[in-house]
Amino acid sequence: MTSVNVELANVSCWYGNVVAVNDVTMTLGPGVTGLLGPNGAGKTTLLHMMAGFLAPSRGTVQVGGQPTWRNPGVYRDLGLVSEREAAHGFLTARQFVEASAKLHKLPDPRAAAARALGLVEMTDAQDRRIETYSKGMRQRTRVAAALVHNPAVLLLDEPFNGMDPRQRLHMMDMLDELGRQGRTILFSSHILEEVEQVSGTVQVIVAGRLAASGDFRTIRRLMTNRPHVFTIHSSDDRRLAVALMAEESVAGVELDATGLTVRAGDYGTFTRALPKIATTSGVRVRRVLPADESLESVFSYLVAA
Ligand SMILES: Nc1ncnc2c1ncn2[C@@H]1O[C@H](COP(=O)(O)OP(=O)(O)OP(=O)(O)O)[C@@H](O)[C@H]1O
Repeated sequence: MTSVNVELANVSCWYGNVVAVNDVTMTLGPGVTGLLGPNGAGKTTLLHMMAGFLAPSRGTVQVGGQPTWRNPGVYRDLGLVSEREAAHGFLTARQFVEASAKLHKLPDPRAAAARALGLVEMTDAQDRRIETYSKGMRQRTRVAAALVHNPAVLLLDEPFNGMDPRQRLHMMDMLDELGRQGRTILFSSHILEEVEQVSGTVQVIVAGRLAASGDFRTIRRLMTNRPHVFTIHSSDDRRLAVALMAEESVAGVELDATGLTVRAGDYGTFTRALPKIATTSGVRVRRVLPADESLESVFSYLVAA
């Protein structure tokens, strides 16, 4: 498959007073890229601009060197799986995907649908009605509809939403395989672990801005090498507090009725040091809870960095 890049140059998009995307520049190439960001970060807006549904307010969005806005020629290279489920339950997967093939005016809709359904491993179930499918099968059917014209670029908005772990794994393998075939695959997610398991490259978007990008390990490092707050329960909180004060990676210790709160300057160093300190001071640690682990707080740290 000929590879096709998606290129965004200084792209902004606003709705009235709301700035949804703010000066984003990125290039996506073949393979799987994860677009990670909290709800409302601007992921859907970005995907819709890439797919040509929405004009950028500023900047350019190009697929294969061509602008996507008002340029139907480019849509041959593009497939979009939107966030919300929309397929008539009374149709079979085959009918649904064939309808998509006809919309694309493909010369042989039947053959194209069969090929796309094969790609997502839905051949066996293709003649059953969609309403009888599991969430994962429905999602794969929608992916088949988006792939029916064999595009080099596939965009998926929160494709793992509502799936159970097994369905998720199946979908992840599938995206991986599609990426290996030379397609440029971009999927959005607000869950760090989803992105970790699938993608080679991660683009982190927060409040409309590109906050970080790189391979997953780089992003993980950025997220863990930041100050962390832990709540610790132990057999002797006071004694542990005293011992922790001497530890270099500890920035602050607070003792109250609910237990011990520790501010650590560095996640890795602290979590490695804690068991040793506890053992040396003869204290048994019962529980260590991250006090500030919401994804939003991690993201806001990344933006501030
Ligand atoms: N049609 C619209 N009119 C006004 N504001 C909008 C519109 N669509 C999106 N927004 C706002 O733009 C910002 C980005 O929204 P967007 O849907 O792109 O984010 P997202 O990262 O996809 O979030 P989610 O995962 O919740 O869909 C949000 O503040 C949202 O409220």
